[in-house]
Amino acid sequence: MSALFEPRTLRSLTIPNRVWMAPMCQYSAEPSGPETGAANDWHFAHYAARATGGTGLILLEATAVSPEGRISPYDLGLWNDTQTEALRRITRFLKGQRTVPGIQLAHAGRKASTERPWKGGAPITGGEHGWRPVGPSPVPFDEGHPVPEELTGEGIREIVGQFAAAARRALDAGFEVVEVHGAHGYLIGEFLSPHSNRRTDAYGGSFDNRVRFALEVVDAVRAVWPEELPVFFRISATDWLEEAGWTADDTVRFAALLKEHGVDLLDVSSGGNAPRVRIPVGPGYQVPFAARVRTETGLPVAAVGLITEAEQAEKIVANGEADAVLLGRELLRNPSWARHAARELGGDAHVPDPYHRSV
Ligand SMILES: Cc1cc2nc3c(=O)[nH]c(=O)nc-3n(C[C@H](O)[C@H](O)[C@H](O)COP(=O)(O)O)c2cc1C
Repeated sequence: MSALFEPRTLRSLTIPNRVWMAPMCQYSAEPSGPETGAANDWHFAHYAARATGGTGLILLEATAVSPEGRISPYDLGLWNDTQTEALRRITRFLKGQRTVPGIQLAHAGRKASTERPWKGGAPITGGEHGWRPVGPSPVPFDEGHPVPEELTGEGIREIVGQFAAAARRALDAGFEVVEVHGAHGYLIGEFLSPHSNRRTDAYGGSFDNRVRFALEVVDAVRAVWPEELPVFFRISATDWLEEAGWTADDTVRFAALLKEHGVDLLDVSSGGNAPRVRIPVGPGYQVPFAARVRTETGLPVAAVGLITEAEQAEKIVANGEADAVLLGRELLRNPSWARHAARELGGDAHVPDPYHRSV
């Protein structure tokens, strides 16, 4: 019996297996005009393929809560009715395959307004599609990046409201899981880390002050999200900095707070808040961070990062290191990874498997 293909229930939602798709930006929406930030045929085909591949839960890519919160002008957004309607088509299809539709809500903070990765990913500082990013402090991400505008208290409250509004729209569009993007050096992660948060008001300085914005977002999202459906939070477990960064100890302490605030699962990633840091990348290199949170806080976790093999994924779940695995690039390579793994492990991928046709 495969642990990877056991269903997992969070609140009242049952997810058919533990092979989940990590949020991955497609940078494929219109950058301007009436369809700005709206999912299109590309997004439909992309997510539909991973659903027919037997993936238990699909977390749609970082979806911006405001135009200024987009990483690139080509990101998905969820601040208007056109965007809400466009997503409905995807959630309907996913549910038809018994794949749970989830969405990651994000604000890119000081890392907003950049070129798409395959165009170099450089900051766009002006012109038709560029804008000035905001952040907790006027500290640029890296050389060549603009100095972000320091958010005022009013600006912070406005963004908290935008997260709540986007969560309401996500529910309306048919999503059953919402994930708050607190990782990778985007706005929420910028507030968490002393590396990027140099504020001296109630949102900076002490640990309690630096987590305040994240908890306000979580509270606002939880308040509009139904009791019976789960809320996830994605964290960078560490900045991978020697000093003055967010650490794995901070993550464990914060996870306990997130649990009290109604978060149902921590999605444990790492890095992204400081450029050019050395990260010991290798198979499953972030799994120990997830396992530690699960052991020390009892909060369910998902592990992510170079999980590519069926046996490897099976062990992570069977050993209790994580409640589920999130696959990123491997699902870009092979949309039917879950179906193939089910066959290998003797599990049920809950979708038809035409590959089994005899020839
Ligand atoms: C093309 C691409 C886009 C990504 N976009 C996002 C994103 O929108 N939100 C996020 O939290 N992580 C994003 N990530 C990180 C992935 O979710 C994942 O954590 C990372 O790729 C490591 O997992 P993997 O080794 O299975 O690919 C992205 C990664 C890739 C490759």
